[in-house]
Amino acid sequence: MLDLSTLNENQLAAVEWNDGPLLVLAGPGSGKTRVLAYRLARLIDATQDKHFKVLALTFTNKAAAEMRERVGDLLSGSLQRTLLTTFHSFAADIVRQHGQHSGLRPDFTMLVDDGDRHSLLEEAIAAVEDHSTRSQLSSERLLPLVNRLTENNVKPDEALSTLEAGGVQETGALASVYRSYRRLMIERNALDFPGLMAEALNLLETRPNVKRQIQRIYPYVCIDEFQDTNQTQYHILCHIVNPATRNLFAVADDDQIIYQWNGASPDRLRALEKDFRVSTIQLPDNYRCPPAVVALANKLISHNFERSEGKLALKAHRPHSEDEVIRVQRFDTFAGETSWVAADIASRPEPYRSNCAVLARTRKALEGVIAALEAQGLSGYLGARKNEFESAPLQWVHAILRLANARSSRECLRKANKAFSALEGIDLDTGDVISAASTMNGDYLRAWIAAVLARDAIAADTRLLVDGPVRALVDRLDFWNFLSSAFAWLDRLPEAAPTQDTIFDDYPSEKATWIELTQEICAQYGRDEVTLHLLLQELDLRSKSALPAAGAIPCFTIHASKGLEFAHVYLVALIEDQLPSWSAVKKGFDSKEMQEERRNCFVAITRTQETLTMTYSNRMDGWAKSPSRFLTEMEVI
Ligand SMILES: Nc1ncnc2c1ncn2[C@@H]1O[C@H](COP(=O)(O)OP(=O)(O)OP(=O)(O)O)[C@@H](O)[C@H]1O
Repeated sequence: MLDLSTLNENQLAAVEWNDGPLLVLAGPGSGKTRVLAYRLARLIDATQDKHFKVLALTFTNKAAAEMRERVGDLLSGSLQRTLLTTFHSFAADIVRQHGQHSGLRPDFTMLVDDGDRHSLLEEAIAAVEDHSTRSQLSSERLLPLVNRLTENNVKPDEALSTLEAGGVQETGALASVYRSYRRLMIERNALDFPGLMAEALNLLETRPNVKRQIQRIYPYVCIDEFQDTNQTQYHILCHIVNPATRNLFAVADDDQIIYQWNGASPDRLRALEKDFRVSTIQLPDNYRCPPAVVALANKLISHNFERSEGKLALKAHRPHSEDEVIRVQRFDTFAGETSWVAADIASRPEPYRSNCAVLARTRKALEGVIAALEAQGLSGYLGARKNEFESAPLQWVHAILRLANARSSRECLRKANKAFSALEGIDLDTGDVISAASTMNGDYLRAWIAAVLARDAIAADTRLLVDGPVRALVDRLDFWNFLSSAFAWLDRLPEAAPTQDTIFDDYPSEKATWIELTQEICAQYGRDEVTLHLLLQELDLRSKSALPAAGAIPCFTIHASKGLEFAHVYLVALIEDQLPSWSAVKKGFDSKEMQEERRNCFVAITRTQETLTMTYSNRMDGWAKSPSRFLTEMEVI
């Protein structure tokens, strides 16, 4: 029996919600994530005699993994009846299963590397006929536009009219580049992240059976952080929720929309109200922050005018403390500011140090903090996304698996050869391997094995690996055996070649990340269900950042800190042009951008559980700077 006694009255009402659309609208630290976990567990507990599954979508793998753990802890066996996954994984499943209707094969790859996206876009630009127009276009300039069109659900054949309506110049050429780019992705059997969403939506729109099947399997749909959905994702939601029952349970905070540049918008909450006629439950009680921080947060956010009507102010639930909760410090230079922050952290005993985090609007400011922490003998951990493995050992493992999955991918073969050359010192010519593959049914991996084994100089240990586990990968897709043998070989490799320089430096940490990610994927799907396609696609959707080293101080951009909480928060570089950003300052006090910057500041300060330290300086990078307007709005200066 599920214990609901720790929930407050509003939380309980949300958890006990049965049928029909509901919006749980609440501020930070009010238990939204908690409510969602309880609601999933309760729904499953109350329908033990039923077989349907509940679908819960999140925006990050971390949030999905945490939610799985919480729901599993609340009700054992509940995960068998829940699909708790990210929006991107869910879309990838749809495309993998039904993409053949749009010309995509199930082994499609993800364009995770920005370099690959730029090359494809350059190809699309090269197809523009008029030379003088073509010379004005660059992938650097056009990629943001392509993203925006895709995220806003603009179909390739609607691009011209959309661009014309937006008053954009060179509309004909831009629309043709957009159409070519979307077509090239399908031809190459490769999708970028916005393209993945767009293709999933396209299948839901054009194949009624696909959406009916999803609606039948998942009669209840829940979504975390609804405010982050872009237009394309919102349309996906509209299709997967059964229109007869409208069982959509959305958890959101309009004051935490900080992905406007990614297509999120306050309009989405208004659309939800209009399209689903949702009931709303608010959770005003804040359990995370000290009352002094709650007071600052309420003051700050009251300056935004584009908020949900009737949104309740945060109500502090934690007791007042006699200790100093809020500190605000001014410095002459940014270097002085970061040195002080680092020294302050270094002077603290445990457990303070293990429970603090430094936040900033930009990664560059955090790099300054990390250097200052190192000068104090501490280390800092930069929480930021990493799309690809970077060490030769992991690049080789990844490239061989990708080649096993897509046997005629020139790009995977090229990457495998490059990494193998770094590891073994043997250069294989990509063109020669491709020519040899023509007598092997075009199987580049089979030809690669033959090319390696034909070399006399190859070490005996490597020969055994290539002739055994790599060959078994080609013949039987035995990738688990390949992985364990490849890692055992890589572990021995530095001993066999002690003179090798830096190529193994990052191997231990990248191997640990690989193991962590594959375990996470197996936990999500069950090891027996993870095919090679699925493993590779899920890896593409996840960040390859190293796990933090023990004792490293977490340094997060505000975007990366969303959903997290820390006992002691240091928010640095609170100056105009940083927070708010330069472009928001340029757009003016009543712009959408300025409101988003205010929400960034709101998200940052509401990560605090015990103390909040805010710092700013008179000069940064040699330029005179003014204190952030948000300090004035919070009435702390
Ligand atoms: N009823 C409650 N009683 C005690 N503590 C609670 C209660 N509800 C939530 N909390 C605590 O408040 C904190 C914030 O909860 P949670 O992370 O679910 O909030 P959230 O609304 O999702 O926050 P954010 O929007 O900032 O991600 C957690 O430490 C949680 O354990």
